[in-house]
Amino acid sequence: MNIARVRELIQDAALKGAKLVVLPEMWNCPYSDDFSKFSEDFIDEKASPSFTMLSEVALSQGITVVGGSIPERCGDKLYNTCCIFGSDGKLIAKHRKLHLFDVDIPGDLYFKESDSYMPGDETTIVDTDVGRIGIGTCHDMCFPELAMLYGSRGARLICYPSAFNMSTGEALWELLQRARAVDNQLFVATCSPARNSSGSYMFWGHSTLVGPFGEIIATAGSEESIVIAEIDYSMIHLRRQSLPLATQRRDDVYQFVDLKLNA
Ligand SMILES: NC(=O)CCC(=O)C(=O)O
Repeated sequence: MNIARVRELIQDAALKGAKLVVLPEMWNCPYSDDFSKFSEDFIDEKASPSFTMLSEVALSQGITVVGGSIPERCGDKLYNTCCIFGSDGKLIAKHRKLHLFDVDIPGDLYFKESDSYMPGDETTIVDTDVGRIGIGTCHDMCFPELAMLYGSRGARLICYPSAFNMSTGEALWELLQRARAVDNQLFVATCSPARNSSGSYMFWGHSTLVGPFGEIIATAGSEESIVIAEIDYSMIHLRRQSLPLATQRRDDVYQFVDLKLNA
């Protein structure tokens, strides 16, 4: 059901002119602790309806697809995995979520993604028809090191398929995107599932595109929608010229120790 609907939405976005489409985290299943029921083994095409649909629609529409994330089954392990397809329908890369979302806010939200998933152990940067893109999945956005690494390797856009919630969404969602964009003077695009009224994990929504000065270029509300926006990469050059953070950086004085904030 979701798969057919998502295919339609991607086709619709392409018809409206999109050259790159980004989907939300875990779009083919509920965000609960029963991910394995919806998992796909990408090696077996017949057992991978979500994976196959993404590849087909990227090819038929001639667009790049950052395919949100789906539960990937690999042997007896599960990963929260984002597949990126080129306009030829071929898989360019897959990003296994690095930082799993384990949260315990007493009386509010408890969720332990690490009960279901293994973390990935590779960063993901891809060259596409629409430029060099760094990939992170949702909670990966909380870690500035990852975004900084992508920026230093020439990414001009970071895409974070996500599924923030009502507890952290209001305080952190927009702030994190704008911070990652400003820190690295590049574009950040996020995509979230629309707000759901059932289920214990309620989505925040508000898919957004942020520019290299932290400006919100386009954003959705909490309801289902397609956000179409243009990315003008020349803005990166302009911002970096006006405010040359890269040359002002003082790597000679920063020294990191193994900081355990919660020790
Ligand atoms: N699915 C997630 O990774 C949610 C991340 C989140 O809400 C956060 O605050 O971080």
